Amino acid sequence: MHSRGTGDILNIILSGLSIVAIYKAASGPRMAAIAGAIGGITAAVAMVGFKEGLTGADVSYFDNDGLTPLMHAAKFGYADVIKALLEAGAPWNALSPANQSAGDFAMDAGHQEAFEVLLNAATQVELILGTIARETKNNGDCEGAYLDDRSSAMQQYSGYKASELKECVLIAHDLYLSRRGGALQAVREKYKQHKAAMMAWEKPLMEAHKAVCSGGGSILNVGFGMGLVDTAIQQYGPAKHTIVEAHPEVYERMLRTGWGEKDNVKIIFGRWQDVLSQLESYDGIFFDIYGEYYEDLSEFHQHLPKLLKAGGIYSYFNGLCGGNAFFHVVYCHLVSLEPENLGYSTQLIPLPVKECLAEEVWQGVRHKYWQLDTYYLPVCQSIHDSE
Ligand SMILES: C[S@@+](CC[C@H](N)C(=O)[O-])C[C@H]1O[C@@H](n2cnc3c(N)ncnc32)[C@H](O)[C@@H]1O
Repeated sequence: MHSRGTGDILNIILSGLSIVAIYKAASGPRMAAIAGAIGGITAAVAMVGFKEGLTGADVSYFDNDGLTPLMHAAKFGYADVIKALLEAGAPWNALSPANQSAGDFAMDAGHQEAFEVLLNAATQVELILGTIARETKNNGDCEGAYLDDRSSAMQQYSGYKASELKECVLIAHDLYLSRRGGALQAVREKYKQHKAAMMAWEKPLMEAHKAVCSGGGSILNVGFGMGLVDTAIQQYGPAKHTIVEAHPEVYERMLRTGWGEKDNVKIIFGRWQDVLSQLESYDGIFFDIYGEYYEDLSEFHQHLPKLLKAGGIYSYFNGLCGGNAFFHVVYCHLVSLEPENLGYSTQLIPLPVKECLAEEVWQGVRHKYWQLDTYYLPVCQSIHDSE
């Protein structure tokens, strides 16, 4: 099995100044908001206030330009002030009118320390929210209170654009329900919309995940969808190709289009969580069950040590929070923490997607879920294999 060594791309992306360079490559020319050096005076006043221990200030105050003290501090790279504001409860994920968070401002201006403080704070908050979500789910209330808790927790932290975050959660949750058999028409519509968009721009991305086949052997794909990644996997002629799919209509389409008759293909119909006992261990694994929700990934990652053979390669659809560059970085970081704790390193291979993302791609699609110019394809391997 070949590997790229421990100085992997994730480290390049998530530490050192290169985060700024890569982010810039990802986000392209930014809107005029950055030109707001004018905001410096407001920022300076806020900074002095904080440094002098001003009490009673509203840390989530939005000024006339729609910027918070945290955003101003991030723009100027005042890492200590950022820490103080965060400790005082300033929301890390508030958005400016141009949809930039404090982290975006820090990245744009190349303030590494400020960026890292924000990244760490955001990761902590999201880890806590993830734990709350899992606890609620484990307590059996996964259809009502879970969603309410999650979105109110998000609102508490974000204040702004909470409706968008809630929509993100709703879409994922509806799909979750549909997987569990409560197939609502609305859910199907959303899935259709997602499929339409996927055809237009995700195809080359999906196909690129065939990287999981590079070691040969037996391959597992969770989530057939349009069959893009499975078609690409078949081109490698794997010894064994197992596909787990939960949606009855998708399963029926698989059978109709001959997937059940391929010699090296084994289809397992059901939710991956319910069919774990039928799974073996594999040389390559790809996971994509509509990845807008990191708890799904997180849950799957717990099973990697059993499912992935020594020397195996694992990848997943890395689509979390693709509507905002800093949020995406936060989630790239968050998602890779769990495999890391289990002994896997993750490299993120940058793939340009700008060319595929013309405006017409989004026509008729309610939720423009990807706004970045680069997609980061994750390649996870055991740390022992990559040394
Ligand atoms: C976004 S699509 C996958 C797209 C696919 N990677 C491709 O190349 O076309 C997600 C698929 O995962 C399936 N799915 C959702 N939840 C699942 C679960 N818990 N277990 C197995 N499959 C699931 C959905 O029915 C859907 O077919």
